[in-house]
Amino acid sequence: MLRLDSLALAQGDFRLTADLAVPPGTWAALLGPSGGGKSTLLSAIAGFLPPAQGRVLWNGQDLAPLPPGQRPLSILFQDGNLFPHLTAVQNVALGLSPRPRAPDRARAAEALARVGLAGLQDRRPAQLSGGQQARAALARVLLQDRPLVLMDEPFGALGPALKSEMLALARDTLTARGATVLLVTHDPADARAAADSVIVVAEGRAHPPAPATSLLAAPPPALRAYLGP
Ligand SMILES: Nc1ncnc2c1ncn2[C@@H]1O[C@H](COP(=O)(O)OP(=O)(O)OP(=O)(O)O)[C@@H](O)[C@H]1O
Repeated sequence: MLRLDSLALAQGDFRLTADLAVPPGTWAALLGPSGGGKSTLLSAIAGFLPPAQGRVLWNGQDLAPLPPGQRPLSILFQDGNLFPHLTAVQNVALGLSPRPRAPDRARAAEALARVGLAGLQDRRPAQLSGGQQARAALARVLLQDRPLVLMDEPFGALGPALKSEMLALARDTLTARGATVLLVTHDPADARAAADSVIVVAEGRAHPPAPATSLLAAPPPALRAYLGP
């Protein structure tokens, strides 16, 4: 289970506190105004931003001593997930090893097939559509098989139909393996479609997760101001 224990983050003049836990195997959407601190929170969990106070715990273990690469998590961003000079299969195989060998590449090819990219493994990102690139990045996350997945607007660059298709694919595949997922999104529809709970990040605080359906049906003031009428 992910637990943020009396966490306080500082980035320049910006301050954010969080004291919450995310139930294992569930999806929590991070919703809140631009500049509210959603990405900052993910950075701290991923290990790129050391906390000013408090702890990030995974299954009771303080992650502070672990550098980002050794944390039990995968990260998926909106873009920049793939190295442009490497083929799809090489990019995905990097999820297994910084120097992938033939067996790693074989597993990467299988992961690409699982996300519907069989036959495109030798293309570079520039030769793939945006949706295909998103699939390749998701294949790498699946292959890494880490128990915690952090997603920062992962499919934001895609059109609405493709976005919901990718979200459903991610939801099905990651939920099947019991991963806990934090999903930063600006779209309440994403939270409704994919998340069990919502963490409102606003006014300097990441609030404890609340059930997505009831929270979005009756948003608290901090979220209502952001969502609009
Ligand atoms: N490297 C940095 N140095 C100083 N301040 C920063 C830095 N990175 C972000 N900030 C500030 O921290 C605050 C939170 O930013 P953050 O990117 O976490 O918000 P966000 O909720 O993810 O926003 P968005 O929805 O627009 O992506 C902002 O006020 C931002 O200007």
